[in-house]
Amino acid sequence: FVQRSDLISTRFSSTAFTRSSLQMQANSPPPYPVRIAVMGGGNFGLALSSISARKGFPTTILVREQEIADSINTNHTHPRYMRDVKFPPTLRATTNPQDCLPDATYIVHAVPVQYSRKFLNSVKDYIPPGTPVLSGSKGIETSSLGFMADILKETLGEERPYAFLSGPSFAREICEGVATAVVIASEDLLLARDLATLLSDGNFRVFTSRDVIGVEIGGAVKNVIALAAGMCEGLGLGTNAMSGLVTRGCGEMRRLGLTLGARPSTIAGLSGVGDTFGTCFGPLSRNRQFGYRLGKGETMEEILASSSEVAEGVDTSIALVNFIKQNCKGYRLDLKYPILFGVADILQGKLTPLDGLKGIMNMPFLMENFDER
Ligand SMILES: NC(=O)C1=CN([C@@H]2O[C@H](COP(=O)(O)OP(=O)(O)OC[C@H]3O[C@@H](n4cnc5c(N)ncnc54)[C@H](O)[C@@H]3O)[C@@H](O)[C@H]2O)C=CC1
Ligand SMILES: O=C(CO)COP(=O)(O)O
Repeated sequence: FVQRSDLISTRFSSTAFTRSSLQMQANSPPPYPVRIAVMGGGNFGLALSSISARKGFPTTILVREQEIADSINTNHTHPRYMRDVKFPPTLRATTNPQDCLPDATYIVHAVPVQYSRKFLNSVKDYIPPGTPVLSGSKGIETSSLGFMADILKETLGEERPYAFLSGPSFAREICEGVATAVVIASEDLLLARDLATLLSDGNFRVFTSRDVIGVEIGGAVKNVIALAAGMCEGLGLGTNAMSGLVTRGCGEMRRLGLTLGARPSTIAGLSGVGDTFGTCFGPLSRNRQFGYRLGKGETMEEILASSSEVAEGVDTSIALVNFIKQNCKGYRLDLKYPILFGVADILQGKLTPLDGLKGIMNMPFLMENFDER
């Protein structure tokens, strides 16, 4: 049995290493045995497990109900999510963490952010030290104001290698094999590259990055902008309003990102502006749909009561405003982040979507470029 780390050091220490050899390696299967375990049996866990199962890696998804595990194992369908999608027959499902976590080469995490800490504490004893974890969840925990990187380190340990996948990647399109491009960020670039090699195929392209905070900020903020975009649509506003809103929303993402040390190219990239476009303009977004219903006049309670899927932006919006107040210095932060603060006020019932729009249109006049003095 060859260890992943041994192979990595041999592969990447070679002085004869060239771009074309990297290209060759990027398309070959990894030269060590791989087993993937996916935690989180929602839409995105299903999508990520489909990618690795269709590449031929033994993949097991950990779900919470036996009925769901049975349906995936026997019919290759999920009884509630994407019911018309047939998952690869090689994808296995289990409700028992002991069946899939201890011997996994890589573990993928796709549990919604607000449930992640409790879930991770319940399975941490099954996860050996050193097993890398790739997270696909996007948002900020309301109780701690932490991103997934913080939650993972606090529950599964600081020393473990972590990576973060983000970008415009609707679960349904991934399952249908429609072309998708994402980024995987990790402080350990070799891990990001290994995961990119592992998951990429003709329809799923993974770019790599070291900018974990940049990728996580994009994933959290874009869902809040999508709520605003949905409201804009629900209020019956036009293309001018939508384009202005999304552009200014990306400006707020950039301002926050730069304050926290993110790279501008990450904010402009797949996990930032790219995912914002996908979520604000794509018909599949739950966050956009949630905002649309608010814009049409439904209440939070009505929408939550009739939703079976998670719109991460709702909790993240409140967390984000508290996070900004805690981490950003300055006077009148609400004027620096009017869309992010406005959405949080609407979700908390302090403003209607129409009031929020009026508030933004009547703001004091500002320069467009906040990095210009
Ligand atoms: N669905 C998508 O297209 C994409 C989702 N994501 C992210 O992936 C993460 C997971 O989202 P989805 O799979 O879409 O969610 P989902 O709404 O499809 O499924 C919810 C999941 O949460 C689990 N869950 C509910 N209550 C729980 C609890 N108390 N404890 C533990 N688990 C619980 C359910 O079993 C299910 O696995 C989110 O952070 C989302 O932003 C990222 C990219 C695309
Ligand atoms: O993150 C996503 C696509 O990249 C999914 O967005 P929604 O959670 O709004 O559906």
